[in-house]
Amino acid sequence: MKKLIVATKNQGKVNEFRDMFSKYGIETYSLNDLDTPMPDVEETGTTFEENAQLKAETIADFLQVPVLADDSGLEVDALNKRPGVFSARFAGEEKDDQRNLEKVLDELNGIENREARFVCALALAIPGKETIFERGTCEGRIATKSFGESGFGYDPIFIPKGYEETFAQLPSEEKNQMSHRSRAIQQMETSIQDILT
Ligand SMILES: O=c1[nH]c(=O)c2ncn([C@@H]3O[C@H](COP(=O)(O)OP(=O)(O)OP(=O)(O)O)[C@@H](O)[C@H]3O)c2[nH]1
Ligand SMILES: [Mg+2]
Repeated sequence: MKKLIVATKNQGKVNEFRDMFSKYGIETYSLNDLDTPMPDVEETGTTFEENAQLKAETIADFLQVPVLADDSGLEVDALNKRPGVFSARFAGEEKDDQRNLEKVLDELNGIENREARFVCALALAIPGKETIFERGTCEGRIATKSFGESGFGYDPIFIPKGYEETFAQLPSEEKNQMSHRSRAIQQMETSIQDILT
């Protein structure tokens, strides 16, 4: 089986990458699976693409193999697209999913416009070549409270367009058919297959 390293420590993302790439005959390895300590990457970018590039290129330079990275987050229209690139650390540096989603619910308290979207930027860094970028989005709205147990991050408060349940209430296969991440991966598939053959 072909192998691909994804430069992430987020196990929620890893589970989704693993499911989606297995359909393409690709085995996924994350930073959590590697024995050698990897360089720490500070997410200093102002866009999802910049942060994905930093993560992918740092690890690809270090390992000298192709590396994929994902920088993603939630944009809430009534909050001027916040939390955006700060989604993981919205309520503090400790990256607490529960506190992050409570902060979004608090800030939206009493606000009618609950439109939001998930964004996923993927960067594929290939040593000696230009990095390749793809982006996927998923439109939806923020629920009035938390519903459901599956998924990760803001899934319990995000209702995708055309649905009445949150991502955390839907089976993971259903989320993976329409999510920002799956859309970005579909766009990236040919580039990944090219470098892995
Ligand atoms: O409900 C969610 N469903 C998703 O599908 C999803 N995708 C991203 N997010 C949120 O956005 C942050 C990304 O930040 P992020 O890209 O910096 O990742 P991270 O710091 O968690 O891991 P790493 O990949 O950087 O190692 C994450 O922590 C999550 O809070 C999601 N929430
Ligand atoms: Mg991060």
